[in-house]
Amino acid sequence: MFTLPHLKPIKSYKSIALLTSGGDSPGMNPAIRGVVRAALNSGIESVYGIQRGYSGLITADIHKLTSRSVTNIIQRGGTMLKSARCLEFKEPAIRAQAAQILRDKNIEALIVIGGDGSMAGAHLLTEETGIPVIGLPGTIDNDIPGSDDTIGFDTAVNTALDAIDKIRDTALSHERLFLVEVMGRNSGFIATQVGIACGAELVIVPEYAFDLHDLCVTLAQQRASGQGSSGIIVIAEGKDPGLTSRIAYQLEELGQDPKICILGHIQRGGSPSGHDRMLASCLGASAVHYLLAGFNDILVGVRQGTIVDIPLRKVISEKKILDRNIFDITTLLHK
Ligand SMILES: Nc1ncnc2c1ncn2[C@@H]1O[C@H](COP(=O)(O)OP(=O)(O)O)[C@@H](O)[C@H]1O
Ligand SMILES: O=P(O)(O)OC[C@H]1O[C@](O)(COP(=O)(O)O)[C@@H](O)[C@@H]1O
Ligand SMILES: [Mg+2]
Repeated sequence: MFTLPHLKPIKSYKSIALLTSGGDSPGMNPAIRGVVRAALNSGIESVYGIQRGYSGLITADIHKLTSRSVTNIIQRGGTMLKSARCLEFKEPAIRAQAAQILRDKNIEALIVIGGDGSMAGAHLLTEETGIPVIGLPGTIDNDIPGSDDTIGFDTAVNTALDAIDKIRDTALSHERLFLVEVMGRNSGFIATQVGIACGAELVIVPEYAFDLHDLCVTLAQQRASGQGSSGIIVIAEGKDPGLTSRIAYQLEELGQDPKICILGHIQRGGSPSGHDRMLASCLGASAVHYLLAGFNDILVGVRQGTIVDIPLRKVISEKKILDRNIFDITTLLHK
């Protein structure tokens, strides 16, 4: 359960729009539902859905949503508004064009559901054009500074765990070592949480450096001495696409026979967990409440169970730190 802030409505908006941007995440749909229903039930006359993130904004692919438009989506993965990565939005002239499209349609404010990149776009849009924006953290990566949680993280972790529990069965039967790659190009939050919760022997994340050779030698020695009849190594994909294969290759050189399993985009799909539906619904409704209370240029996130606002400037200028003590729990518990 979350604690919601008490916000007094001091502004009135006739018309707002929302979009989902960046990598989709399970829970974006309930967040859309939360925004649309809260807005229409709080006196905002029109809510527009923008298709394909910032791409649909700059091509004016914008359509009116009603309360019925968001029926039966709370349990669905993906995003009914579709998502995209739109590189043109990094250009100031394109953002000015986007703002003009919103003005032409009399849309007075924008709610952006996405990850850290999407928040950078949202911040620049309001800073340069004055269009009020509110951001919601929608990413499986959980890498938004200032918010303990993001919409989709819990579901992605549980999807990976479900797969790894199955891998563990066959790993035990054959006394094999598995290298399981999870998502997270720049961050190891998924890998760490998944690694701890599946009882992994080792977790590898982009945040903490390691020596590939030493690591493989230790692993091979442990297995040669009969430690562990099965093994699960959880590896965050990181920036280097070949990392998991390189670890496998080194282990093979040391006489091991590791199997690779890349979970990939499976983690981005599926029905959002109860936790993510609750988080998304509360954040969606709160985004509207913050907007009506006169806030702008903020991300609505969650800290210690309380819905909070974080300035977008802060969100985009900081990096969320993966706590070393949490990361070390894996090593501490596997023996
Ligand atoms: N620095 C930036 N300036 C303006 N727009 C940006 C910036 N970074 C990202 N965006 C916009 O946000 C989109 C999503 O960002 P991305 O990093 O791919 O995903 P996420 O928001 O999930 O982290 C980009 O495709 C682009 O349209
Ligand atoms: O599907 P794509 O575009 O290859 O992106 C993969 C990346 O997207 C994510 O799933 C989510 O990242 P974002 O939320 O920043 O978009 C990362 O974990 C992964 O590295
Ligand atoms: Mg991101």
